[in-house]
Amino acid sequence: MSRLRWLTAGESHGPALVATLEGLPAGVPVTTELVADHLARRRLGYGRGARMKFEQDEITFLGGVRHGLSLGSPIAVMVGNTEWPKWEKVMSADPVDPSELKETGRNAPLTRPRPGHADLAGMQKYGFDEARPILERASARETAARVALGAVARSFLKEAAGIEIVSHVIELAAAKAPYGVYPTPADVEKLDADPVRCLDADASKAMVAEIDQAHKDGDTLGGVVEVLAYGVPVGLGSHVHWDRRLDARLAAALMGIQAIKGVEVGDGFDLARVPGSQAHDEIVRTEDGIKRTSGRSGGTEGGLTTGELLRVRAAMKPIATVPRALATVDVATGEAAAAHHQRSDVCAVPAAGIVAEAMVALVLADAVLEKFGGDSVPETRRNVQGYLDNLRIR
Ligand SMILES: Cc1cc2nc3c(=O)[nH]c(=O)nc-3n(C[C@H](O)[C@H](O)[C@H](O)COP(=O)(O)O)c2cc1C
Ligand SMILES: C=C(O[C@@H]1CC(C(=O)O)=C[C@@H](OP(=O)(O)O)[C@H]1O)C(=O)O
Repeated sequence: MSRLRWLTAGESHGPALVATLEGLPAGVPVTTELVADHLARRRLGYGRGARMKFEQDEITFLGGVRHGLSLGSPIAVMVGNTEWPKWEKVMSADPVDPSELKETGRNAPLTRPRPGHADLAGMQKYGFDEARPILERASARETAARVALGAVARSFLKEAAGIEIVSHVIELAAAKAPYGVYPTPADVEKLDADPVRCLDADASKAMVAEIDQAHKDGDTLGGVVEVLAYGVPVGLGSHVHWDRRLDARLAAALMGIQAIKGVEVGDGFDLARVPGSQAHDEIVRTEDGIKRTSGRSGGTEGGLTTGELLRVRAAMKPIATVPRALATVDVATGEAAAAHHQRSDVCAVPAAGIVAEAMVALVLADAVLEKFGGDSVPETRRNVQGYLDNLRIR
């Protein structure tokens, strides 16, 4: 069913992340600069840790792109890590002499697993005595690879179907943005310039204050991001089977982001709390054709897009590496201990929004290709246009 296939590989402190995207038509504008811009957006956000400042992403296309356009062949992109020389021995693929490892000062066994991270369950499942082999891949460093592919997917969406994706932070701990204010593509610059990617100035200040307080308290925070997709045509996904439903595909993609613990489509959980007369989007005829009077459904009904604004939300739990370290067990001694902590983000909700944009882009690109096909951008565009021009009911 999937027309687009994609995979990532690489560890947090490895030499690079790599990502491949297979099934993309030819003719999609793709440049190193485009990917670099989105990766830079992912590094932003008040509350991110020191690593975001000193580490750089180095982008190299290894295949699938020529002279700024996709070729239709698999795209392979590498996101190099400038910190690699410091980790060359600790993360070496080949065996390293134990004395050399000791000299690095970075290879002490991590035997005090952090509650909330993959450390303990991962060690138990994969048979490791310490957390390094688990946390290296569980780390959200991997999301850089997804954002790289998301940048390519959104370029395709814009060129082939005129779809544009925006995200913003709507809640951060107890601070909330006003309900029902939806940023448009014209607001992206302003959003990216805000420390927490929130459009409302008062809410943004309250969010920054929450992060300052958590930082002071040696604590960490989570929050909620909302992703909006403009220009999505009616009829992506389907009502006919659970795994064709677009809402289900979006939910799985968002839930697949590290630390995301809840997903809502449209007003989500709030819809369960009101009667039907206040939950649905009534259908009216306007000069521009059939429209909805509200957008509570988030632009999907019956697993299909309705042609209205697509709107999904993802709730991120607080960062697991809590500076005021949480209780754990030292698995080397069996004794009670404080969980390991060296450094961490206090809050990464703004960055999670950029990752959520990438995931939505990949799901939509797949759904567009599934519905409209095409081996080149002009062909997909023609198919989209032909379908829209020939809708029997509008
Ligand atoms: C952008 C981003 C940055 C993150 N930064 C950190 C971090 O600095 N420290 C940490 O412990 N967890 C961080 N996390 C969260 C962990 O990756 C996450 O807690 C871990 O994968 C376990 O979450 P899970 O139970 O959802 O898998 C971050 C997540 C994201 C999306
Ligand atoms: C490196 C990134 O995020 C990392 C995600 C992460 C985690 O546990 O998820 C932990 C931190 O890394 P470290 O433990 O090495 O300080 C973050 O910096 C990134 O987003 O590029």
